[in-house]
Amino acid sequence: MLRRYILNKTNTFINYRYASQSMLQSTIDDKLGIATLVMNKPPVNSLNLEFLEEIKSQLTQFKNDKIRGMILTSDLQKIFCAGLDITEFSNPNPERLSKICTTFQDTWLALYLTQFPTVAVINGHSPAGGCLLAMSCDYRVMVGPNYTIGLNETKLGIVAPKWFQDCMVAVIGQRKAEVSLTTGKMYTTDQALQIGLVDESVPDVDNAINKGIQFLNNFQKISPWAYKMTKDIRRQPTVQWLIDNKQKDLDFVVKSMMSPNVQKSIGLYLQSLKK
Ligand SMILES: CCCCCCCCCCCC/C=C/CC(=O)SCCNC(=O)CCNC(=O)[C@H](O)C(C)(C)COP(=O)(O)OP(=O)(O)OC[C@H]1O[C@@H](n2cnc3c(N)ncnc32)[C@H](O)[C@@H]1OP(=O)(O)O
Repeated sequence: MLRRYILNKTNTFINYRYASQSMLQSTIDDKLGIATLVMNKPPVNSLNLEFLEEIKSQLTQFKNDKIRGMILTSDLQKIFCAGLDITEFSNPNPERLSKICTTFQDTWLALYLTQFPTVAVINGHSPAGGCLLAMSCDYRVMVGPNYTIGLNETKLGIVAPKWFQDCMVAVIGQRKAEVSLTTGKMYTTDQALQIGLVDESVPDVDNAINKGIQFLNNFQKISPWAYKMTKDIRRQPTVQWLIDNKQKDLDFVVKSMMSPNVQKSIGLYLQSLKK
């Protein structure tokens, strides 16, 4: 639905390529060199192992396609992405849990370090891992006023890994990130704009896509090499810790997820969602 809208609305996607895996749709406008990656995993685009693998593989494909920019958005009503699939946290199989963790680490690295500029068009709620996806893009346009975004992990009784936290610090700064993270605060669109968690707020998705394309057009006269080098220098401190500590990070997540206290919190949180 959203893909069709993008094609009609911009009227620029004359020569486009379209690929659809079940949970992800991608469109490339060959003229503009802009790809659109649309998440479509009802009901809430929760990130399980298979979905993460699809996202990672599509990002690799875009690298080979040598696109000039990418818009990440959702085809679901009211939800950008609900974060990691919480059902995977409940009584997890340690092997699968490790695989999810590693795949999530790799997907994040791929998204955070893309060689092309990226825009998150946040057209719905975006808690936790959904917020991380958005923060990993170069620019965020959020539809308002009724949606929320933030890293709410403490509300689930879990801890956002260091790289989630560092990513937030890079976007909104140390002090605001510390308060946001410890309180697990979810921000409305207007509040998110006020603290700099998103760059623009617009009333509808049509405007959001247009703003995203406008942002990407800024790079028409920027050397891709200069862009990528600059981004790498800026983002290197955030990624280096994860590159150096992947196993330690994995061990921490698996160990804490398996603890009875965390399992109790996850169980209660899941019950509250069902209600
Ligand atoms: C197992 C892997 C872990 C290891 C990975 C390692 C990676 C690094 C380490 C990570 C450590 C911990 C980090 C975690 C980050 C996360 O992302 S945790 C996920 C946090 N997400 C949330 O808290 C979102 C909770 N959901 C909501 O707030 C709301 O559902 C919503 C605002 C998104 C949507 O609201 P609404 O439109 O009213 O829909 P609902 O009726 O609430 O939901 C519909 C349906 O979806 C189910 N659901 C919602 N969210 C999730 C989710 N994240 N995962 C799985 N399922 C979800 C919800 O229960 C409903 O189900 P039913 O229809 O009742 O069956």
